[in-house]
Amino acid sequence: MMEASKRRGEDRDPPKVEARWGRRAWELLEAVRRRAPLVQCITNFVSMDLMANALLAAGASPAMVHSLSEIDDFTPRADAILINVGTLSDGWLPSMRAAATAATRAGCPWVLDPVAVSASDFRLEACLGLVGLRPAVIRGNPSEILGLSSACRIRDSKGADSSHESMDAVEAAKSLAQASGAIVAVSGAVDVITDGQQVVGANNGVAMMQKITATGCAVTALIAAFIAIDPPNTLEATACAFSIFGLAAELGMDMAKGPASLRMHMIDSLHGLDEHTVTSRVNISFIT
Ligand SMILES: Nc1ncnc2c1ncn2[C@@H]1O[C@H](COP(=O)(O)OP(=O)(O)O)[C@@H](O)[C@H]1O
Ligand SMILES: Cc1ncsc1CCOP(=O)(O)O
Ligand SMILES: [Mg+2]
Repeated sequence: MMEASKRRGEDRDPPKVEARWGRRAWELLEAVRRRAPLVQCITNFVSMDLMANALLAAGASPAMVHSLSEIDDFTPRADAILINVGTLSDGWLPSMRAAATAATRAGCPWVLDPVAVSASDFRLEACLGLVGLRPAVIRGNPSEILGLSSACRIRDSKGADSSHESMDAVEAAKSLAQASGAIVAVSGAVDVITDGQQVVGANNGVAMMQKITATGCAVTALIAAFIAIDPPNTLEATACAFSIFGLAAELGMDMAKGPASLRMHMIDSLHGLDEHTVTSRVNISFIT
């Protein structure tokens, strides 16, 4: 017969769960540093610098390759692809579609960042088309995930920034995950990651990250690097990437005077993360 404590759910041991996530995050970060996964980034002009530097600081190898003429040669050689529609144009959309198709064909995981998806019909249609090309992960802020999930425009959207909290988007994220087959990740004070059934929360980070442009873009690229290491465990790798990035920001915040210096200290801290800090401070837990 089941013990009384187990029936009440008292068999759960929260500290052990935390420790498991910290160790997993460290294993993945170490593997990124050792294997330096090549991450092809088709991203917006605003984010290129921070994204490439964040990937380098984590130990990955960034390549901002977006010409349609290079996709056939380059994309199959990458370990993961990042597609971000932040400065979408008619000229770049065919490259995004071709890279997503080539990645899926080569069994290479790719991640979609649907920046400001509800800003225009062009963007929404483009993102819906990309979702159909089987991303492994879709990462957006709450407004973006709400917009993409319902596939109808949110009129109060403020462009690339969110006007919602991540916890408001949990059900939308679950339904988008079920519809697309992707892991869906919503950034915020709690980063919410779901496969449509399980929901995990990553709790590291500081609010000032929202005052640095392209932190969302950068964490999406870091997710690409992490899932390249362990594609079968994409949900876990996504949560760990969020917490590693958030932890770097927490450490950076101890030295920062404002957003500009946080940006610098965050990159330094990401580069210098050690085993003790990661295993003791990564804060991830199951929400459901
Ligand atoms: N209130 C917050 N507290 C802590 N970290 C946050 C907060 N809001 C956002 N973040 C972090 O900032 C980064 C960017 O998230 P967000 O601002 O939601 O994305 P975007 O830049 O795409 O709008 C993520 O790593 C997220 O975890
Ligand atoms: C401001 C801006 N405009 C087009 S892309 C972009 C950067 C968005 O970065 P993030 O989504 O990480 O805030
Ligand atoms: Mg964004």
